[in-house]
Amino acid sequence: MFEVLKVDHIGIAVKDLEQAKKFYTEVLGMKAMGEEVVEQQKVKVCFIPSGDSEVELLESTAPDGPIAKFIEKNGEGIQHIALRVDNIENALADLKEKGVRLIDEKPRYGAGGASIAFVHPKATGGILLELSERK
Ligand SMILES: C[C@@H](C(=O)O)C(=O)SCCNC(=O)CCNC(=O)[C@H](O)C(C)(C)COP(=O)(O)OP(=O)(O)OC[C@H]1O[C@@H](n2cnc3c(N)ncnc32)[C@H](O)[C@@H]1OP(=O)(O)O
Ligand SMILES: [Co+2]
Repeated sequence: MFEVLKVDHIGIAVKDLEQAKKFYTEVLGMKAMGEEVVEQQKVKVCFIPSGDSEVELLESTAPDGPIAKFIEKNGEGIQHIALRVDNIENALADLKEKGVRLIDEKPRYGAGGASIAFVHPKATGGILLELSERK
Protein backbone atom coordinates (compact mmCIF):
# COMPACT_ATOMS: atom_id res chain seq x y z
CA MET A 1 0.00 0.00 0.00
CA PHE A 2 1.15 3.49 -0.72
CA GLU A 3 -0.32 6.91 -1.13
CA VAL A 4 0.57 9.86 -3.35
CA LEU A 5 0.72 12.88 -1.05
CA LYS A 6 1.30 15.85 -3.37
CA VAL A 7 3.22 17.26 -6.30
CA ASP A 8 6.67 17.44 -4.76
CA HIS A 9 8.43 19.35 -7.52
CA ILE A 10 8.56 20.16 -11.20
CA GLY A 11 11.98 19.47 -12.73
CA ILE A 12 13.14 21.97 -15.34
CA ALA A 13 16.21 21.34 -17.48
CA VAL A 14 18.31 24.48 -17.98
CA LYS A 15 21.63 25.23 -19.62
CA ASP A 16 22.75 27.81 -17.09
CA LEU A 17 21.50 27.46 -13.51
CA GLU A 18 22.55 30.96 -12.38
CA GLN A 19 20.90 32.58 -15.35
CA ALA A 20 17.70 30.55 -15.05
CA LYS A 21 17.46 31.23 -11.32
CA LYS A 22 17.28 34.98 -11.98
CA PHE A 23 13.89 34.70 -13.67
CA TYR A 24 12.37 33.09 -10.58
CA THR A 25 14.07 35.33 -8.03
CA GLU A 26 14.29 38.68 -9.79
CA VAL A 27 11.22 38.59 -12.04
CA LEU A 28 8.85 36.41 -10.02
CA GLY A 29 10.23 37.42 -6.61
CA MET A 30 10.61 33.83 -5.38
CA LYS A 31 13.29 32.66 -2.95
CA ALA A 32 15.89 30.15 -4.15
CA MET A 33 17.36 27.60 -1.75
CA GLY A 34 21.00 26.48 -1.84
CA GLU A 35 22.47 24.51 -4.72
CA GLU A 36 23.44 20.83 -4.57
CA VAL A 37 25.36 18.59 -6.91
CA VAL A 38 23.82 15.12 -7.16
CA GLU A 39 26.65 13.08 -8.66
CA GLN A 40 24.57 9.96 -9.33
CA GLN A 41 22.28 11.97 -11.65
CA LYS A 42 25.02 14.16 -13.14
CA VAL A 43 23.21 17.32 -12.16
CA LYS A 44 23.53 20.51 -10.19
CA VAL A 45 20.15 21.51 -8.80
CA CYS A 46 18.49 24.45 -7.12
CA PHE A 47 15.07 24.27 -5.46
CA ILE A 48 12.68 27.21 -5.42
CA PRO A 49 9.76 26.59 -3.07
CA SER A 50 6.24 27.62 -4.01
CA GLY A 51 3.65 26.88 -1.35
CA ASP A 52 3.76 23.17 -0.63
CA SER A 53 5.66 22.29 -3.82
CA GLU A 54 8.90 23.36 -5.46
CA VAL A 55 10.44 24.18 -8.79
CA GLU A 56 13.68 22.22 -9.32
CA LEU A 57 16.12 23.78 -11.78
CA LEU A 58 18.59 21.23 -13.16
CA GLU A 59 21.86 21.94 -14.96
CA SER A 60 23.90 19.05 -16.31
CA THR A 61 27.37 18.38 -14.92
CA ALA A 62 28.33 15.99 -17.76
CA PRO A 63 27.65 15.84 -21.51
CA ASP A 64 26.30 12.26 -21.23
CA GLY A 65 23.94 12.97 -18.31
CA PRO A 66 20.13 12.79 -18.61
CA ILE A 67 19.71 16.57 -18.49
CA ALA A 68 22.31 17.21 -21.20
CA LYS A 69 20.67 14.55 -23.37
CA PHE A 70 17.22 16.00 -22.76
CA ILE A 71 18.31 19.52 -23.75
CA GLU A 72 20.11 18.20 -26.83
CA LYS A 73 16.89 16.56 -27.99
CA ASN A 74 14.19 18.96 -26.77
CA GLY A 75 15.84 22.19 -25.71
CA GLU A 76 15.35 23.61 -22.24
CA GLY A 77 12.04 22.92 -20.46
CA ILE A 78 10.11 20.63 -18.14
CA GLN A 79 12.01 17.34 -17.89
CA HIS A 80 10.09 15.58 -15.12
CA ILE A 81 7.35 15.84 -12.52
CA ALA A 82 7.91 14.48 -9.05
CA LEU A 83 5.16 13.14 -6.82
CA ARG A 84 5.70 12.69 -3.09
CA VAL A 85 4.73 9.23 -1.85
CA ASP A 86 4.47 8.03 1.74
CA ASN A 87 6.40 4.80 1.12
CA ILE A 88 8.60 4.47 -1.97
CA GLU A 89 9.49 0.80 -1.41
CA ASN A 90 5.80 -0.08 -1.40
CA ALA A 91 5.13 2.17 -4.38
CA LEU A 92 7.84 0.48 -6.46
CA ALA A 93 6.71 -3.01 -5.48
CA ASP A 94 3.12 -2.13 -6.33
CA LEU A 95 3.97 -0.58 -9.72
CA LYS A 96 6.20 -3.51 -10.57
CA GLU A 97 3.38 -5.90 -9.78
CA LYS A 98 1.12 -3.88 -12.07
CA GLY A 99 3.65 -4.27 -14.88
CA VAL A 100 4.58 -0.57 -15.01
CA ARG A 101 7.91 0.12 -16.71
CA LEU A 102 10.31 1.42 -14.08
CA ILE A 103 13.65 3.07 -14.71
CA ASP A 104 14.73 2.47 -11.11
CA GLU A 105 13.59 -0.68 -9.32
CA LYS A 106 15.27 0.44 -6.13
CA PRO A 107 15.23 3.89 -4.53
CA ARG A 108 18.24 6.08 -5.23
CA TYR A 109 19.69 9.15 -3.57
CA GLY A 110 17.78 12.35 -4.32
CA ALA A 111 18.55 15.98 -3.55
CA GLY A 112 18.31 16.86 0.12
CA GLY A 113 18.47 13.18 1.09
CA ALA A 114 15.15 12.14 -0.46
CA SER A 115 14.65 8.58 -1.71
CA ILE A 116 13.76 8.78 -5.40
CA ALA A 117 12.94 6.49 -8.32
CA PHE A 118 11.94 7.25 -11.91
CA VAL A 119 9.07 5.75 -13.91
CA HIS A 120 9.54 5.56 -17.68
CA PRO A 121 7.68 8.15 -19.80
CA LYS A 122 6.32 5.34 -21.99
CA ALA A 123 4.38 4.06 -18.97
CA THR A 124 2.88 7.38 -17.90
CA GLY A 125 1.52 8.94 -21.08
CA GLY A 126 4.67 10.86 -21.95
CA ILE A 127 5.83 12.32 -18.64
CA LEU A 128 9.05 11.28 -16.93
CA LEU A 129 7.75 10.67 -13.41
CA GLU A 130 9.88 10.83 -10.29
CA LEU A 131 8.58 9.28 -7.09
CA SER A 132 10.04 10.81 -3.97
CA GLU A 133 9.85 9.98 -0.29
CA ARG A 134 11.22 12.09 2.55
CA LYS A 135 11.65 10.53 5.97
C1 LIG B 1 18.37 15.16 -8.42
C2 LIG B 1 17.03 14.47 -8.61
C3 LIG B 1 16.04 14.96 -7.55
O1 LIG B 1 14.99 15.56 -7.86
O2 LIG B 1 16.35 14.73 -6.36
C4 LIG B 1 16.52 14.61 -10.04
O3 LIG B 1 15.46 15.10 -10.34
S1 LIG B 1 17.58 14.00 -11.24
C5 LIG B 1 16.78 14.30 -12.82
C6 LIG B 1 17.61 13.77 -13.93
N1 LIG B 1 17.67 12.30 -13.90
C7 LIG B 1 16.93 11.51 -14.73
O4 LIG B 1 16.23 11.97 -15.61
C8 LIG B 1 17.08 10.01 -14.51
C9 LIG B 1 16.02 9.21 -15.21
N2 LIG B 1 16.06 9.42 -16.67
C10 LIG B 1 16.50 8.48 -17.54
O5 LIG B 1 16.86 7.38 -17.14
C11 LIG B 1 16.51 8.84 -19.00
O6 LIG B 1 16.60 10.25 -19.14
C12 LIG B 1 15.29 8.31 -19.79
C13 LIG B 1 13.98 8.93 -19.29
C14 LIG B 1 15.20 6.79 -19.68
C15 LIG B 1 15.46 8.71 -21.24
O7 LIG B 1 16.66 8.18 -21.66
P1 LIG B 1 17.22 8.43 -23.15
O8 LIG B 1 17.27 9.91 -23.36
O9 LIG B 1 18.47 7.67 -23.34
O10 LIG B 1 16.12 7.77 -23.97
P2 LIG B 1 15.51 8.16 -25.34
O11 LIG B 1 15.92 9.51 -25.80
O12 LIG B 1 15.75 7.00 -26.21
O13 LIG B 1 13.97 8.25 -24.95
C16 LIG B 1 13.10 7.17 -24.99
C17 LIG B 1 11.71 7.75 -25.19
O14 LIG B 1 11.32 8.49 -24.02
C18 LIG B 1 11.09 9.85 -24.34
N3 LIG B 1 11.65 10.69 -23.28
C19 LIG B 1 12.92 10.73 -22.89
N4 LIG B 1 13.10 11.58 -21.88
C20 LIG B 1 11.87 12.11 -21.63
C21 LIG B 1 11.39 13.06 -20.69
N5 LIG B 1 12.21 13.65 -19.84
N6 LIG B 1 10.08 13.35 -20.69
C22 LIG B 1 9.24 12.74 -21.57
N7 LIG B 1 9.64 11.83 -22.48
C23 LIG B 1 10.94 11.53 -22.51
C24 LIG B 1 11.81 10.08 -25.65
O15 LIG B 1 11.20 11.12 -26.37
C25 LIG B 1 11.65 8.74 -26.33
O16 LIG B 1 10.39 8.65 -26.93
P3 LIG B 1 10.23 8.20 -28.46
O17 LIG B 1 10.78 6.79 -28.46
O18 LIG B 1 8.77 8.26 -28.70
O19 LIG B 1 11.05 9.17 -29.25
CO1 LIG C 1 13.70 15.85 -9.45
